[in-house]
Amino acid sequence: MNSARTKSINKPIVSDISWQLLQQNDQLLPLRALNSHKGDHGHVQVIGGDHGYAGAALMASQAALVSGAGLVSCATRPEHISAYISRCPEIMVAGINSGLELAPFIRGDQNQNKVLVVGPGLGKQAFGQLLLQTVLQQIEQFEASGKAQGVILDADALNLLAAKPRITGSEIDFSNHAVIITPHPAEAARLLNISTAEVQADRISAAQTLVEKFSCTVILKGQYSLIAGKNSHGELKLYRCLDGNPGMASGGMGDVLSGTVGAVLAQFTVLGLSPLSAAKLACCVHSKAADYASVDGEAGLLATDLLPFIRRIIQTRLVAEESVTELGVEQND
Ligand SMILES: NC(=O)C1=CN([C@@H]2O[C@H](COP(=O)(O)OP(=O)(O)OC[C@H]3O[C@@H](n4cnc5c(N)ncnc54)[C@H](O)[C@@H]3O)[C@@H](O)[C@H]2O)[C@@H](O)CC1
Ligand SMILES: Nc1ncnc2c1ncn2[C@@H]1O[C@H](COP(=O)(O)OP(=O)(O)O)[C@@H](O)[C@H]1O
Repeated sequence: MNSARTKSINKPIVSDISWQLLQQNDQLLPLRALNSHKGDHGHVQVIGGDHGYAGAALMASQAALVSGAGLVSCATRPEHISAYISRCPEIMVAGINSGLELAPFIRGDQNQNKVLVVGPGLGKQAFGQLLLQTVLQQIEQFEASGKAQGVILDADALNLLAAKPRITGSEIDFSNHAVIITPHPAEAARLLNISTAEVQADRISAAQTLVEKFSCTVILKGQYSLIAGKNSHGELKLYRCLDGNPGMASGGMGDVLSGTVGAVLAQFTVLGLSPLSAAKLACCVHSKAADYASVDGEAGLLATDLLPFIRRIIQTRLVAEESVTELGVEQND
């Protein structure tokens, strides 16, 4: 009797969630105050895009914009600036080649509610290493001055962290910050020093271990992405996102997710909502947008195809299936 009881207490409860459920529970982005201005909706700063991976940081920046961030800036290789601006002039692009050049970019105006999205296309070379090191040092400085920094760590930021856990020379401690990591199974495996097969064999335990190891919120990507993290009472919570489809197995999908997570975290922080809630909403919106974007077929779905759908479904206003049909998404024939 007792052991059965203990077992049931220890077994993690995973709650199934979906965009539709969040919408029904009024957990999408709230409508804006009529007198709101861009400073009320957060500033997302994307850091990445080494040679060969320019698109990753661009897609993350575009996703942050359509997900409602008040301002989006991007620090990337100087060679990418004109391409970024011609594709999306709303992004404030800074050309940087080193950690030294990055430092003033992320320091900037401390009064803005900033979230850093670090990793899309960052690469694993010296460029990426120095940029990540600068970001982590900034987090340490913020902590010393009693401030919390919002950060999304994705892609190569995670690979670098796995390879060099003491990249700043001291232990990484995210417990006083709002950090969300977004590993795919191979990145999770590197962070946990196990194989990708082991992660996939017990995704719940992998997500849980990542939460404990890095004191952060985790989105473990893949079919039925898992969202894991501590709620405001310090209790571990696990959610499984039921949205999404195999069309999402194409390059750049994770980069779009990281931008959406950054924008939602920035806006939720202003509202006093937790990183865990931000991760849930961003993950479901991203996957549901992919479902809408793939009604004509999964193969050939592009990461940027999600952008207009993310924008349409992220806010509280009820977007009933019929109104999406009116927008020409669903076809009856
Ligand atoms: N257009 C661009 O600029 C793009 C840049 N990208 C960047 O490329 C860099 C390298 O990222 P990658 O993710 O390609 O490299 P990784 O080496 O981290 O991961 C690729 C491998 O991970 C494994 N994997 C991924 N998802 C899996 C799943 N759900 N189940 C099991 N195994 C899985 C697969 O073996 C896959 O070949 C990152 O900085 C990323 O941001 C990519 O996002 C692709 C698009
Ligand atoms: N079969 C699938 N079903 C549902 N979602 C998927 C599937 N395959 C990939 N995804 C989603 O697509 C995204 C892929 O991210 P990632 O692997 O980081 O891609 P990239 O590195 O190319 O940007 C994640 O959000 C993941 O959950």
